[in-house]
Parts: sequence; structure tokens; C-alpha cells
Amino acid sequence: MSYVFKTDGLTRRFSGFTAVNNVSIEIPEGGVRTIIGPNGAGKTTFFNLLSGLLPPSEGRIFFRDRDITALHAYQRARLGIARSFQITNIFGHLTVGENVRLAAQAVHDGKANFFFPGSRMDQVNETTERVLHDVGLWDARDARAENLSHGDQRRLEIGLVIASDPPMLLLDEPLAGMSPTETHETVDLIQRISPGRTILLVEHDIDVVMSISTTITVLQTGQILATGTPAEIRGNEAVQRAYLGELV
Ligand SMILES: Nc1ncnc2c1ncn2[C@@H]1O[C@H](COP(=O)(O)OP(=O)(O)OP(=O)(O)O)[C@@H](O)[C@H]1O
Repeated sequence: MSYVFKTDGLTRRFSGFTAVNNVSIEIPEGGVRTIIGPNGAGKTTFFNLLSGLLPPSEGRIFFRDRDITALHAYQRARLGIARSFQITNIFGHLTVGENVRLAAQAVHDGKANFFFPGSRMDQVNETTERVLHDVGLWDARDARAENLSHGDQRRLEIGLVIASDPPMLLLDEPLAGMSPTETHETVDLIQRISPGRTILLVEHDIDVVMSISTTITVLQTGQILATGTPAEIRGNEAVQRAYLGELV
């Protein structure tokens, strides 16, 4: 099977505490894979290991057959592994359009590049426009980013991530703090940008998880408890005992 990510015995310890414990997983190309689990199960640590924010204590990580274990986060980003950073990436004093334009410009060399030929400028303009439409912020393009609602800032953040057209997106709790309307719009956005990409999500909203995921992986105390379709996970007794309880 072709996979985007494969981990082999991935382990991360913090001063003797094992947050991710010997996780071996293959994430196939395409679809939405959601990681769920109780608080402290190791979901964010697992994300940080995949995106290169944290080095593993043990184990290896492969991206499309390439061993990326030793690569830095920026090197992984250049391979097309994009991760959202929960608004911290947004420049509040710039407009929404300027934020997206900077992300579109930064695509090739990993840093903002203000000097390039006209043909590249056309590409940047095109990408900026497409992303603003994709994330539903075209009408807000001239607003300062800091004046957006929380939900719109989260959507802008997703826009910055997709500006580089990455094949692999890691979204850590993209719905956190959103109103029901914002949640609905953002779920819709994730579904619209998912064709042709692999999306890896950490999400707590179990209704959203069940409706949006192709496959769900359940982590518990740093280990994989189960992997399956939403229906399989819903019907899994071990998962119900450990986590879902009366939620489903
Ligand atoms: N930098 C760190 N130093 C020490 N312990 C850490 C560190 N990062 C995470 N941990 C611990 O590792 C465990 C897993 O944390 P992690 O944030 O990965 O869990 P999570 O499943 O994402 O939880 P939540 O759903 O609450 O966000 C927790 O017990 C946490 O306290």
C-alpha cells in the first residue's frame, strides 16, 4: 500500500515519562485521518514528532519511503508536510490578503522573498486569490488580521498552510474555541480542501470526528488502542471503555 507517513517504533519520553510509546503506524495517501484519545494520550506529541518540532527518543519516521527522522521541521515543510500553528503564524497588523500573499511568496525558499520576476508575481496573485476564496475570506481580504473573529483567524491560518499547496496537512484541533456556525464552516472548508491531499487531524469534537474522518486512530497512554473507520471505532468495545463512553 502506498503511504505518506510511516512510523516505526516511534517513542518520545519526557524525563522518564513516556508520552508516545512504540507507535508503528502507516497512514495511506489521501483522506482524512483523525487522531483521537483522552487528554494526555500523546496526540500533540505525536503530531510534533511527525512535523519535526520534537525529535523522537526512539524509532523512525518515513515520508513516502524517505527516512525523515533526522530532518528539521523546515526541511519537512519543504517536502510538503505542512502544519498549522494555531494562529501564532498570523501577522495581526497586516491585512488578510497580505498574510496570504506572504505565505504564497514564501513557498519556494522557505522564507519571504519580495524580489521576483513578473511571471512569478502572477502566480503569487493567482494563489493568493484562490486561497482567499477557498477559505471564504475573499470579502475580508482588506481587513487587518487582528480584527477577524476567532473562527476567521483559524480559517486564515488554514489558508496560510494551504498557500504552498502541500500534499500533507497536519491540523491540530482546528475547531478549538469555535462557535457552532464557525465549526460548521470550518468542517466544510476541511472537506473542500481534502481532495488530492492527505489530512491528519487532532480533534476533540466527536460528532465532527465521526462525520469528517476516513479513518480514526485512537491513542491511549501513548499507544495505539485501535484504528478503523468511524463505524468500526464507534462499535469498538475497548474504545468505548477507554474513551468514547456514553458519547456515542
Ligand atoms: N514538553 C513536555 N515536557 C514534559 N511532559 C510533556 C511535554 N509535552 C507533553 N508532555 C506530557 O506528555 C503527555 C502527553 O501530552 P500531549 O500534549 O501529547 O497529549 P494530548 O493527547 O495532545 O492531550 P490533550 O488532548 O490534553 O491536548 C502528557 O502527560 C503531557 O503532560
